[in-house]
Amino acid sequence: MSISVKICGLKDPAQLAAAVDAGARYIGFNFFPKSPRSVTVDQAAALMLDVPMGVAKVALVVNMEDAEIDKIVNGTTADMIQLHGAESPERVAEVKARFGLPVIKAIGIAGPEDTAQIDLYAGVADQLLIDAKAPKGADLPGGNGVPFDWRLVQRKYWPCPWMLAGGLTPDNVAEAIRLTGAKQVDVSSGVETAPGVKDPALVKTFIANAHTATP
Ligand SMILES: O=C(O)c1ccccc1N[C@@H]1O[C@H](COP(=O)(O)O)[C@@H](O)[C@H]1O
Repeated sequence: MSISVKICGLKDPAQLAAAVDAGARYIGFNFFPKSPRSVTVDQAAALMLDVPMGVAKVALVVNMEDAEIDKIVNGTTADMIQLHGAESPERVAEVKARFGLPVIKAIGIAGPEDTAQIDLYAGVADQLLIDAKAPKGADLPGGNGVPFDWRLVQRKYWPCPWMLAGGLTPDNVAEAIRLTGAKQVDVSSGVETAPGVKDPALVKTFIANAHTATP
């Protein structure tokens, strides 16, 4: 079975087409206003029209209140919600129940002490996104292009699907998959030429390298 790839933070139709044509399984739309990859509800709704069936449209939000999530869920055709802030397991369960969409919970890892967090969410989220913890002082809680020590999640089992993220690039994705056993990977800045500007060639190479990697 080939590795599933999520390309996150797409902002224009050409970037989106490049990701879809190259075989992305998930497309992430970023609703964190401070991010250089952020889109409005209307922009995301228009972009989502170009996403074919079988490719999941993921709405990325950070510590967002229900009223704002409601605007995204009702104003777009998002299939999944990615919680990328400090949402508690209880909040994950609440978002799932309230909006009726599967939830991906991002968990930041810097050292061995952080891996216990993964178990806390594994029973409540539909999927986990295991990412590098944001560096101290970073403006963004994700999308910083920083990897973590992949050995911390090497060959681990959790009772729900998970994606590996954080500093992945076309050059390191195969090694990350081989080392961790990840069946799904997620990338944002590693396929960009500048913050928020996806490069179709890098997107294509990233996906091709992930698809041919062996977990
Ligand atoms: O990409 C962003 O701007 C972002 C902002 C706020 C929360 C999460 C964000 N991105 C997520 O982080 C992963 C890893 O990013 P990177 O590959 O290290 O740049 C990305 O795929 C998004 O899911």
